Amino acid sequence: MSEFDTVLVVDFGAQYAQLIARRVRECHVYSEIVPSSMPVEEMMAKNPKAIILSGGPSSVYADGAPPVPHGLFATGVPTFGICYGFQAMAQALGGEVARTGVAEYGGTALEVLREGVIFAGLPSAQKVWMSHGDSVAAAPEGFTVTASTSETPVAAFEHPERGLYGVQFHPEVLHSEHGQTVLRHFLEAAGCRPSWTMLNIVEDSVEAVRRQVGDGHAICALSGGVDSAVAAAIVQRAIGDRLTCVFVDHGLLRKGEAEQVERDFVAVTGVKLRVVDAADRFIKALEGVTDPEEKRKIIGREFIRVFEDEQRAIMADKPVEFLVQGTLYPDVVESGGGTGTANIKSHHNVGGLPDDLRFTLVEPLRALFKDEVRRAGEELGLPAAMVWRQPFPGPGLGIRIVGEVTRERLELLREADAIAREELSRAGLDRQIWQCPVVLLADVRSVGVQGDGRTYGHPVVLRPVTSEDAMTADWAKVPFDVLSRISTRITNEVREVNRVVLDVTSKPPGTIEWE
Ligand SMILES: Nc1ncnc2c1ncn2[C@@H]1O[C@H](COP(=O)(O)OP(=O)(O)OP(=O)(O)O)[C@@H](O)[C@H]1O
Ligand SMILES: O=c1[nH]c(=O)c2[nH+]cn([C@@H]3O[C@H](COP(=O)(O)O)[C@@H](O)[C@H]3O)c2[nH]1
Ligand SMILES: NC(=O)CC[C@H](N)C(=O)O
Ligand SMILES: [Mg+2]
Repeated sequence: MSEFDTVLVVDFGAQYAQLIARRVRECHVYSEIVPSSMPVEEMMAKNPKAIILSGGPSSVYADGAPPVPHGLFATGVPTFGICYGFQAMAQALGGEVARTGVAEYGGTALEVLREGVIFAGLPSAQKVWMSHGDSVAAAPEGFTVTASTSETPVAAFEHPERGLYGVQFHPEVLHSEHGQTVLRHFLEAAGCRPSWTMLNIVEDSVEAVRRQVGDGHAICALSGGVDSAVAAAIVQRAIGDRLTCVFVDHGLLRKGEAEQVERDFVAVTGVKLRVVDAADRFIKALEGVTDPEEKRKIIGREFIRVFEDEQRAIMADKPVEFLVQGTLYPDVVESGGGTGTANIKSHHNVGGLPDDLRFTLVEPLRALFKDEVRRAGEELGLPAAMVWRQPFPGPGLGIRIVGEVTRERLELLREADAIAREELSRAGLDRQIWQCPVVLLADVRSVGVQGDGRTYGHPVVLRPVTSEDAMTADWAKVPFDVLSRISTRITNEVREVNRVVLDVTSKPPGTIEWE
């Protein structure tokens, strides 16, 4: 059996369920998210050492509210409820949940009444982060109430003999002062060993890929980005030269990108790489399209069609069945792939996949965040330049032209983007900035004066952001002199662009890319 324990986070539609899983992994215990609709037998097949019930938007007593999976408490697996999960546990075990008319949102003072297991050694007054309108009015029989707030008499309870615990607040949020310790206390009480590291995930993924692919062959969709580089390295370890990487030049790439991937990636990894020039078919398919979701779906579909052609070219006699992608958790949630989570945008590799996909997907990084993938890349010995490369979206410049995508517009944007990247690198900002999309507002024109003459050109937007994991982001405070150099060069060197503007929006409310 595996040398590390697994904690399942049962997702009731929480926006930040992934944060819980991540905090558990920070305690060196492996964690992954499962939908609350998953049957308990399927959960047990993953052999969880502990279970965490997430928050969620519903009220437990409302029609259609997602219930605690049937039979969960009977398994005897230690379980921790958070917010909705806490309320759902209370209700399922005979306690009482009601709308008390008082809501708590944001920082709240918590009073610990009894340390018990969860608050052992922690101060009796602590700041926690709350977000609820319903409350547990009465704890189930046999449970001890361990904390309260001025508005919520039952803010935490536990039944250590049954291995059941819950809190109304959100320990996964950094604003909860002792949240990480609270989670760790639960994991310790559940007997989870703090033995998991990024190295385990690499080794475990290699093993899982070996099992999944058997003696089959796989194609890896390789972009030169860190996610697909790490995915390819894992699959290469698992199946060796039965892996062929395919890099698609869809005509939506940045300046010099295709050449760089071809040169650097093969040099470092020695994998078999095929480069496909598919610019014509992508640009043709995008003709006349302005809607961002439509663009994403078209690009997702064309990617798959190219891989299908490659599949036939690689092995005419026996089809390649597996497609490796560097999909990460944020790609999945934003595409609406969490339980009850909204579709923000269809990432080409998840929500943009065509319905008639004939490949079996191999996605070893699907549960992880970018910073975790970077650590895995370091464990695999990939060079720093590859591990720390800034992200670039698969749909490329296609979702950075607001309006129709044409060859001429792509050419303009490529030039502007190259200038921005060059100046940011020269200023030594590559590591501080998560990425800096440059967006061409192709359907907007503004008046300028250049060389004493009137111009009527297009603006480009600079969107430099800082982020930890792309789920949230802030606009980067790039020094004015750097911005000013970028602006001067773009307006001087790129014809048709007569204005450069700076995007000063965080995420939320804005997303990083404009489309
Ligand atoms: N030009 C491309 N050719 C082949 N596959 C691609 C291409 N662009 C993206 N992909 C596939 O889509 C996946 C998702 O793209 P994404 O940009 O999120 O990841 P990445 O490029 O590997 O890393 P990064 O986020 O650092 O850019 C990639 O991991 C890769 O499998
Ligand atoms: O491979 C990708 N396929 C996509 O369809 C896609 N859309 C956004 N991104 C990248 O994801 C991160 C979050 O972007 P947003 O804030 O715009 O959603 C940022 O790093 C974006 O560059 C994508 N990557
Ligand atoms: N954040 C949550 O889990 C909220 C739970 C429930 N919807 C409430 O308002 O009390
Ligand atoms: Mg990329």
